[in-house]
Amino acid sequence: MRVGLTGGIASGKSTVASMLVELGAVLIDGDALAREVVARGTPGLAQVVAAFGEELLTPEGDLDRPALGRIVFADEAARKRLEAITHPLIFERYAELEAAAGPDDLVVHDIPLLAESGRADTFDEVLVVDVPVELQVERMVRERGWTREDAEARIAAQASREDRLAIATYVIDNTGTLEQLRARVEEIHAELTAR
Ligand SMILES: CC(C)(COP(=O)(O)OP(=O)(O)OC[C@H]1O[C@@H](n2cnc3c(N)ncnc32)[C@H](O)[C@@H]1O)[C@@H](O)C(=O)NCCC(=O)NCCS
Ligand SMILES: Nc1ncnc2c1ncn2[C@@H]1O[C@H](COP(=O)(O)OP(=O)(O)OP(=O)(O)O)[C@@H](O)[C@H]1O
Repeated sequence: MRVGLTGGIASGKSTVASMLVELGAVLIDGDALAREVVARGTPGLAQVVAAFGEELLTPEGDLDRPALGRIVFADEAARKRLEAITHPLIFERYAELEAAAGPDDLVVHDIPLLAESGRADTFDEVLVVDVPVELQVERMVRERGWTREDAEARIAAQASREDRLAIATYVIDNTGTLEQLRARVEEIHAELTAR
């Protein structure tokens, strides 16, 4: 079974993904693939540098992610240019990793931008981790040390809460405790694996 897992930034997606992995699911992590396709020395990184300039490379030859983030989350056209480079590479890697999974595996695709991608229909189930925007901002500021302004800019670049809920076949409310979250994840996992 192929399951898409999504949610806004800092909604708790990675937390849910690790709980599903503990329960035996195979995880394909979109944020990790997004890093892999622009790792040092890759053709993806060469394309990003060609589009955005050499100054986005650190002296070691890595992508300066905070610098690129400052550009693309302040300018939608720049973000679209970056996505046009990275998204095809990311979706290619998703397909390769999925092909390597076993036929009986519960394969969970953690895709931050699933609602934006228009690909929700390609999954058997879509799990949406849902929290109010204010809680996203609070977690980014308190636990990750972001400024409120940066947190809001990143959230503004994403689908709305309503757009994400519209693609959900399971909604995972993450406004409670981690224990409550785990109980909900166990419940969904039991339903998915009982089929
Ligand atoms: C601009 C970059 C270099 C900034 O890197 P940074 O280390 O600050 O963030 P990171 O990649 O860890 O992403 C953290 C979160 O930001 C959000 N985010 C990332 N890219 C985007 C985007 N294009 N649009 C909206 N939100 C995004 C997601 O919620 C993601 O989980 C990076 O986000 C990037 O390359 N983005 C384009 C690729 C992409 O769309 N990734 C999303 C997963 S498919
Ligand atoms: N129910 C909860 N109670 C308290 N803290 C939580 C809860 N769920 C998640 N968190 C914390 O909130 C932060 C964001 O969670 P997590 O990293 O899982 O989100 P994410 O959606 O994967 O984020 P990103 O979009 O950046 O990848 C983490 O520090 C996590 O420990």
